[in-house]
Amino acid sequence: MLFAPTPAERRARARADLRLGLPVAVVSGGAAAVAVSAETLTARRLAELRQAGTPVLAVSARRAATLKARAYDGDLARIELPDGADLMWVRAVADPSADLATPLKGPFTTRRDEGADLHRAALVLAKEARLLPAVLVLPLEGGREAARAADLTVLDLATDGPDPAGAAFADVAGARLPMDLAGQGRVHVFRPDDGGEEHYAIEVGRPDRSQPVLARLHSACFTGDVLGSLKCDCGPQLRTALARMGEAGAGVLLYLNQEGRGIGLANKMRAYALQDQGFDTVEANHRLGFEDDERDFRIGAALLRGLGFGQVRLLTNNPAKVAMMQANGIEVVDRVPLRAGHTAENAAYLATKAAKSGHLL
Ligand SMILES: Nc1nc2c(ncn2[C@@H]2O[C@H](COP(=O)(O)OP(=O)(O)OP(=O)(O)O)[C@@H](O)[C@H]2O)c(=O)[nH]1
Ligand SMILES: [Zn+2]
Repeated sequence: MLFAPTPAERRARARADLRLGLPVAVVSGGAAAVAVSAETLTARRLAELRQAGTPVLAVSARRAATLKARAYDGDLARIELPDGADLMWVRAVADPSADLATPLKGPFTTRRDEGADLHRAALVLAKEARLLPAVLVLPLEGGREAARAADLTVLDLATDGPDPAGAAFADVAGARLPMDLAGQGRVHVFRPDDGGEEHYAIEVGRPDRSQPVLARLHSACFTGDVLGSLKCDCGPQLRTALARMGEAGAGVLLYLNQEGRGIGLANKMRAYALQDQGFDTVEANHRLGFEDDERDFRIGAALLRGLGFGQVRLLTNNPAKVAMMQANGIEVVDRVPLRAGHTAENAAYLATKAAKSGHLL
């Protein structure tokens, strides 16, 4: 049909809908359900869901483990809403950062019958929208037609899943930039074709594409890069990388908008609230329902390729990054350690990353 959105465009719409608190319809064969993010749920939507049937709260297996709820569906659990469960109950189950203020109301009963595919798809979408991985799901009487009549975005699992090849990026704008630490450079803004985040590449000097280039894949850290947080080493790593490239006369720094290892700033602040309660960086992610690292490293490789780089000397302490670049077509001829900004405040954080995430100190 003329003007019909593509699958990637439908997913982008669905992410925006979830962030607004709008229900999204998810269909697969003859099965259909509406999904609403627990985080953006309003009392009105909850009342509508209850009026239309009996929703369940789908959470990731990570969150279920903290809640001591049995995850019969492997990577997720479908929690039944008890009678009288209100907005506060849903929020408290979804968001652990206020656990101390609102003690959890277990025990939880979880569904063990077949059929968690629609729930799983809705949780993936919530993560893509940088929302907490917790979604209210209600079977939709009337299926696709009812969803269209209510003007809901419809995602069909047969056609509208995440693109296995990842997004394609266009270099939409670039300009010269003189920099304090790196000298003359050029900033490029890359825009994906799937409505996701834009990412930036900073070319330092005039790197020779036929030689391995000094490269850094830096993941956005608002608190470290901008505010000078002492909780992590991101800010000093960013500045040290730029300075090294300036000294070398050439380099490429990718500034990837994958804040908080891909969970977004709001969720990272929830993780920080948990860290203030004594949980380490990995435990905090798990309690929120996320994996240790939710970043998509294919993006960095795609941008390097787009800029014409095939071989890099990668500034990193993370062996997983090296492996992901190699797996995605970028040859890492050398890993260049990037040790900067170790302080008393971040010593425990860095030790946890070394012990649990394989980072080299
Ligand atoms: N979720 C979460 N993200 C964090 C935390 N501290 C820093 N980050 C994010 O972690 C990302 C940087 O990842 P790091 O683990 O420091 O390092 P790396 O990129 O894996 O490896 P290097 O190349 O050695 O820097 C940035 O996106 C930060 O915003 C935290 O406690 N929780
Ligand atoms: Zn940081």
